Amino acid sequence: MGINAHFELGLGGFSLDAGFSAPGRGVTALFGRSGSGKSTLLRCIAGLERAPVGRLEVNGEVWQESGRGRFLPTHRRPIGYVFQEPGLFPHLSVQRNLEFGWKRIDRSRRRVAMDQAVELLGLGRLLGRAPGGLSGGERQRVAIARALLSSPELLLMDEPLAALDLASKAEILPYLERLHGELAIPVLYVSHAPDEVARLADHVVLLQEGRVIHQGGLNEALTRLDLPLARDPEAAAVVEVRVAEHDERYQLTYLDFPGGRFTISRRALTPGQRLRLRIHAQDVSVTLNRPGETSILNVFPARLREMAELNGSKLLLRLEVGDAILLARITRKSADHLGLRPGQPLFAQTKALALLN
Ligand SMILES: Nc1ncnc2c1ncn2[C@@H]1O[C@H](COP(=O)(O)OP(=O)(O)OP(=O)(O)O)[C@@H](O)[C@H]1O
Repeated sequence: MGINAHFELGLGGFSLDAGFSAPGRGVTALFGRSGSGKSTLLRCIAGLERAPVGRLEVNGEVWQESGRGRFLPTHRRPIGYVFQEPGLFPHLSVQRNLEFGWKRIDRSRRRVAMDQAVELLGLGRLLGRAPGGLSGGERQRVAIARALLSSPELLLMDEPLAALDLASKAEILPYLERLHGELAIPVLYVSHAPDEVARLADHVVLLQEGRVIHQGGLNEALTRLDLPLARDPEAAAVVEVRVAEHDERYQLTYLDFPGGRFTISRRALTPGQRLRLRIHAQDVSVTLNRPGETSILNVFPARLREMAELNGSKLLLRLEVGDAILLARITRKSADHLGLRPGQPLFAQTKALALLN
């Protein structure tokens, strides 16, 4: 099961030759710079672009196979498509917009109920409104609910947050996370924003100039030193943690992961809850011995897996902390001073971390 895709297509001066496999559930990010071919690949998957050479299999069904002349037209592919612009019908209420695709789906094929979509995207109070009066974030939530109500076997999202301001993005991200947790529909999510990928993706397909340069789990894609994400100025690793307990005296919360326990300021989190932490490479430093007198609470035994030069003055370290991987950006001078070598045991200290959900 899952998604297996391969397309070869020329568009003017651009050529796409991209193949990938993605799991049949969760969010797979198609990530790359502007012009790397993400939207073109998504359009091929939707059947909006007919690649001369192409094969697409979704959960065991072949939607396209150029060698056999098989090409399921877009309207026969069970997909939901969410674009940057919501594209709602302006003369219809939110409720009518939602019903549009839903009514055309045979009752026996409906996988998402109207109430469920309304609840998941928090649309209860908006149903009677016209799209024109909604905020950008609200309109996009309606568009996502509408896509879900077409009962897709695959949800395609092409930079759904790109046209929104920061506040609307922040408002909509929790809804996207809920979809992820509560629906079994696989999502292909096009983005060039590393923070969205860190927050939402389970699996990442990296595109560069129309080619897939890497595919795999989220943290590997974020932390492999030979891949562009780790070399980005905003590079960060993601660590999955579980809320352990609160310390009422010092107003702290403890988060466990297989490499130890993070301490953060007290947050309204429930013990047992699972979440992601994002830790920027620039916020991690290393010491050879466990630091004695320090105000930094988050210090972990680590092992240096790999190091790579970033530029004349900076190095990037890939650190193994239990089962987790962290990145650290340090000066070449510090690395020489510490005599760092791959395989070496160290201590990693993190100055700052961000909760992602
Ligand atoms: N119909 C077309 N004719 C000619 N060139 C095209 C056509 N559509 C896309 N291209 C080119 O193909 C390349 C890939 O475009 P695509 O939109 O897939 O990239 P992208 O990674 O999604 O970029 P962005 O993040 O900016 O949307 C670009 O160089 C684009 O100019």
